[in-house]
Amino acid sequence: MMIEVLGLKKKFKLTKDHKKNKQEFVDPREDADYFHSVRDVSFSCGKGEVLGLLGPNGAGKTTTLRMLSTALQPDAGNIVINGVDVIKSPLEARKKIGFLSGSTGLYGRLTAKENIEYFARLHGMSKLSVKNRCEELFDMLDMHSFVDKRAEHLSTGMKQKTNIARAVVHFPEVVVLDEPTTGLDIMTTQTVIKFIQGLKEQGTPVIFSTHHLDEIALLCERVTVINQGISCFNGTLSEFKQQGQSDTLNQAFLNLLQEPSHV
Ligand SMILES: Nc1ncnc2c1ncn2[C@@H]1O[C@H](COP(=O)(O)OP(=O)(O)OP(=O)(O)O)[C@@H](O)[C@H]1O
Repeated sequence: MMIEVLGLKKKFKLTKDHKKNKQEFVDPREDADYFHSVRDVSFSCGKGEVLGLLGPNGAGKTTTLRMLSTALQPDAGNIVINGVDVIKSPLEARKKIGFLSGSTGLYGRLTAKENIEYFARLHGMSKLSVKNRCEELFDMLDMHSFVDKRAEHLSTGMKQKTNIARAVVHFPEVVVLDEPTTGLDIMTTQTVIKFIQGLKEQGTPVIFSTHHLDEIALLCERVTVINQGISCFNGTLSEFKQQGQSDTLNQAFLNLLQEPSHV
């Protein structure tokens, strides 16, 4: 099991409004007509590996992950999951990916359980396998106390657990999580971290973005740093510390962003 990403690029056309309001400070990614959100991003993640995606706000992490999930079409580059070309065969690829994004909404009128079941059925799972899978996920994510509550009445943490369960209900071969712990309390964060650990133990490659380096230290064998749309670092945690010239992950990260050749 393996996901490989090579030379991804994505630009967005600037709106007339945006051009009119142009400030003096212009991002180096902006030209007359386009904002080059992702300029050159490459990484890979194999069986039993967790890859952490780091980068300042606006670096292009979400745009990158949305391309992996087939929600956005890249302008250039390749994404291959276990031999399947995601760009050429998005429908086939979609079955192989479990994707969590900040913007995935739940149906407020449905319960947590109904939301998850609905997506499982869309993936073509049988009633029995949905039932078994839900029980397993409710155990792993500690969800039993609220599965029968309507989504609109759930707390942020409960909604996030429901979204995670929904993202992985169909046993995806690769799991992609965009900031899975942002906004969560310490207990819920712990549950999510344990859940990612569980996926890793099963051999499922996991790619997740975060701003928390302690999560990277706990979970990741590999780290990718994206800065201004370019993956400027790819490597193991010890290479991260070495190249960032610090044993403290935060400092190593800041140092890596300063490296002139990478900006
Ligand atoms: N649809 C769009 N149209 C125009 N610009 C966009 C669009 N989507 C993203 N961008 C721009 O691309 C850049 C990268 O955004 P992205 O959301 O990928 O960053 P990020 O690394 O996930 O940041 P954060 O850590 O803040 O979540 C931002 O400057 C954003 O404004």
